[in-house]
Amino acid sequence: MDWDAQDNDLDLEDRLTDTGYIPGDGETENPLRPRTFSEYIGQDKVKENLKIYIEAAKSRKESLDHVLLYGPPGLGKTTLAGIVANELGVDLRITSGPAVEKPGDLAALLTNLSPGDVLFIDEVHRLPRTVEEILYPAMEDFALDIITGKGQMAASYHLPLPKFTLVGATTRAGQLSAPLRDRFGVVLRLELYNPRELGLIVQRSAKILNCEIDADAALELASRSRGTPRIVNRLLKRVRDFAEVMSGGVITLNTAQVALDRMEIDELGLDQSDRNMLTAIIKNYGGGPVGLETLAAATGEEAVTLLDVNEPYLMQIGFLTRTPRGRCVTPAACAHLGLPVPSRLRDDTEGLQLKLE
Ligand SMILES: Nc1ncnc2c1ncn2[C@@H]1O[C@H](COP(=O)(O)OP(=O)(O)OP(=O)(O)O)[C@@H](O)[C@H]1O
Repeated sequence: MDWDAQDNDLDLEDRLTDTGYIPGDGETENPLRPRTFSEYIGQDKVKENLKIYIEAAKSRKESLDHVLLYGPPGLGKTTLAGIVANELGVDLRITSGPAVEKPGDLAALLTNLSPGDVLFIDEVHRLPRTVEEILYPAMEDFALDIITGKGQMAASYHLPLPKFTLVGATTRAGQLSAPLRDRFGVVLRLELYNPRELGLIVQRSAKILNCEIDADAALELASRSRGTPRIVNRLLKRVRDFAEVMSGGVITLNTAQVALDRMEIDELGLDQSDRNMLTAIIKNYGGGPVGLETLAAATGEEAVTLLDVNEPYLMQIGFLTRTPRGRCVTPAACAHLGLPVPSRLRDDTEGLQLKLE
């Protein structure tokens, strides 16, 4: 099965609306969400480029070119779309690929936009093909070509649209069809955040939540958050609960460590599902390679979760590699889990060393 073509049933629909406001982290209004570039920490290259494109579009009094944001979930794509709209001084409308089921749904969204508005489509790679086809002329010529009726009764309408900016977000840039990808003038990749940036994010969030956090505790949370702002914010809220009970509301290093250990998040930010995945590859498949579906069955996780959530971080920290034949762990992953390096992996590493010599 082609997993890239597989429906991604993460909790996206729950978080999305097509009425214009950004919900986040399960809240109707998320106070932690930055509203301006200056509040948005990290992703410096992306920010600098976007600022220039926005400035140029504003000075030409034109709408901003369509923007595609891609990268793992929770890195701030929705947030960035909100900031773009805010900096342009226009409204933001939000929807998601799976929510736009029929061409008529898209037509309703597009005809309700005001000039210059930003339409954000999350999981844009999941738009149905029939919807994608009417999106092309909408993006290129700001018009909708709609055909009604069949045979002799068929009639086609050309409906002009206000100039708008489409901001598309995806965790799978490779799964976007080429004609759709080519219609985005700006393509930006979001990277996992480093602990310093996540430390700043968690300190900002703590301030908004009126909660005191020591600098070393902030860094502890940051380094256990898999490079992801959404995770650092979630951990902050949970650790705050422990702090209220354990240390008079102040998040100290000790409270943070105790809370994170209780949540079974280790010092590198791996949770039980990461450890299960790595352990299954080591113990059941000699360190790999093993296919994604097999691994999903062995661990009881959804394959899309392994693909979108677990893998990017495990690859980034050098615990997992992807080969055409499947996933392999690295000796560093075995060392972290305190497991012996499988002989197949040892042979491969020794072979590589001999070749290098
Ligand atoms: N650069 C940042 N600075 C501060 N906070 C951030 C930043 N990026 C994201 N956040 C916080 O992380 C949370 C998740 O961000 P957001 O919902 O924008 O992620 P996302 O990439 O759009 O996720 P998905 O692709 O799954 O929709 C937000 O609530 C926001 O508070």
